Amino acid sequence: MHSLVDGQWRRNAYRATDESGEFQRQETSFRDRIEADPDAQFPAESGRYHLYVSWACPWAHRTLVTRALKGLEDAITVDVVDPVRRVDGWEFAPEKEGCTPDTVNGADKLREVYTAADPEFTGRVTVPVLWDKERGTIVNNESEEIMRMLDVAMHDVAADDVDLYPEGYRDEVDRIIDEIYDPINNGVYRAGFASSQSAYESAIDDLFGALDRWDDVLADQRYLAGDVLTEADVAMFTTLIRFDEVYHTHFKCNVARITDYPNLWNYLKELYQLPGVAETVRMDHIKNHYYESHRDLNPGGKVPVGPDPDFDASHDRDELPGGPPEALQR
Ligand SMILES: N[C@@H](CCC(=O)N[C@@H](CS)C(=O)NCC(=O)O)C(=O)O
Repeated sequence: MHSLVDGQWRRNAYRATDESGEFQRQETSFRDRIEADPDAQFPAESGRYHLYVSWACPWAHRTLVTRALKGLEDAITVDVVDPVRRVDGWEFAPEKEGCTPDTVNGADKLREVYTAADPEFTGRVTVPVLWDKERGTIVNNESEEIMRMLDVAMHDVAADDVDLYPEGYRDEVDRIIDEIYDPINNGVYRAGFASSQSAYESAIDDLFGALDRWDDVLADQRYLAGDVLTEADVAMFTTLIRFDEVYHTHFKCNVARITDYPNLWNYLKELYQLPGVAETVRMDHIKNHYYESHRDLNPGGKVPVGPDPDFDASHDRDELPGGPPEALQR
């Protein structure tokens, strides 16, 4: 895999799998925080922060869904990279549909944003990136932490009163985000990038075991943490929405589709139909990214035409107690 080493771009700088063929995701590196306190190093302010994302990336997608649900579109600007990642890593391709230039730093490649923050940076150049326009640096590039900052620290600058980390549910939300990461969110990658049969099968067992369990839970519970919508649902959503179109085929997660699970499928449609969420789902970028970037898995780069699930079809979730926050009931 390609990455920066002491500020220099190195191709094939590291292996993504260990000796047993298990996929190992490397830690992210910028871990500062926006805080609600006006005296903080990174205080919550409208217009000050910027997100670099790919529509394709499930981790970046978490930050876009949170931004949409909370009505942070005017407070936080966004630039979008080319969905196809090549030997130079993420690049800007403003001429492509759905992409933008780098409107903040004028970079051609996302790695220039990393070296602008730290000229000696060593590590992966990943999306999402949360950039502070005032200090001219990266605040954080870990999606779970960015999602939490947008949700909690930026709450007072958000247009909609939507709390995705409500008091009384916080431990449960943290527990679930943690619990679904390994088998589900990262599980699809563990299956797709496994370089041995045993590593692949172990990822598949974990993945479908967890999906079976959550399908049962969602039979009589509206959302993952109970009757309220939380960050845990955002974390689950960005994996489920890619599942049938990409992971099922490209990562060989083909024991079942999400549309085969009655409760997960209806739950997914409900989340997709919440105000602002569908606009964050660019399936063209999602499919082009995976099928064209990972040429080791898909040498011809052909993008499958199907199965095109109907995320707008009606769902049955209103039969269960609870529901979205009032600000989203429109
Ligand atoms: N832990 C990070 C992971 C982000 C991540 O791995 N993003 C992928 C895209 S889906 C990426 O940018 N990969 C580029 C690379 O690894 O070189 C997060 O959740 O923010």
